[in-house]
Amino acid sequence: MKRKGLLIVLSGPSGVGKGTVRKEIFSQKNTAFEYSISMTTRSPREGEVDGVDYFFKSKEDFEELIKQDQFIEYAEYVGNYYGTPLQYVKDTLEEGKDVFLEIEVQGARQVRDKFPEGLFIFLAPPNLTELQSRIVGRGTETDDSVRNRMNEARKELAMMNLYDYVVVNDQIDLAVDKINAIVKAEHCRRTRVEKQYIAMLEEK
Ligand SMILES: Nc1nc2c(ncn2[C@@H]2O[C@H](COP(=O)(O)OP(=O)(O)O)[C@@H](O)[C@H]2O)c(=O)[nH]1
Ligand SMILES: Nc1ncnc2c1ncn2[C@@H]1O[C@H](COP(=O)(O)OP(=O)(O)O)[C@@H](O)[C@H]1O
Repeated sequence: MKRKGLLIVLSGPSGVGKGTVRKEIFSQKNTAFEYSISMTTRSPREGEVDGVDYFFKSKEDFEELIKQDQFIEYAEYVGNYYGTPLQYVKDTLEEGKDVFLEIEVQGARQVRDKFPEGLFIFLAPPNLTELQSRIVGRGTETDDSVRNRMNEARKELAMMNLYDYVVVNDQIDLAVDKINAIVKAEHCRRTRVEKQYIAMLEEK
């Protein structure tokens, strides 16, 4: 039987660096993961390409896809929908390839319910002061929105123990190395468990 791929979910509070770390992982030549491109109703930013950064959808189209059960998870985030297409992820895992999702925490929770065998990694800030300066430094938020995101972040940080691993995003390249090492170790662990099980069956 062909081995299914591993579903890798990277999540964490807004501004912690999820997008930055994900882009760094996918800029590496030897990355063996398939990135699942999300759908969103937010408008494309300058330089973003439909089908590369996101599949950009109207609110009506997105709601139709929700009705048709075409998402593994979706969430409303700062006034827009974001969702992970189910079929692409299922097919790619069936082909034995690892799929990488970079999503916010409400979505990660829904994925955990549907794919409990996934690998869930929480990206954490070195501390709250640094998180705030990253959100402010990005220059995309108003003062109110920074306050909102910091309040949300406190609640989200309290949920990190629901994840398999926590990686502190202190330096980008170190965070990337840790994520790659975790995936490698997890593959080895799963292979070992399977081998032990097969050996046990053969002994009987
Ligand atoms: N639940 C969920 N969140 C997503 C998905 N795709 C992206 N996100 C998250 O949505 C948030 C907003 O993304 P974006 O609008 O690109 O802005 P960013 O804050 O610059 O990353 C980020 O936390 C992403 O991780 C998805 O398919 N599902
Ligand atoms: N390890 C890091 N050290 C310093 N700044 C970082 C680090 N990782 C990300 N950043 C910066 O923090 C800001 C938020 O990162 P971003 O990837 O947009 O976060 P998220 O996708 O989690 O909302 C960006 O300005 C980014 O350049």
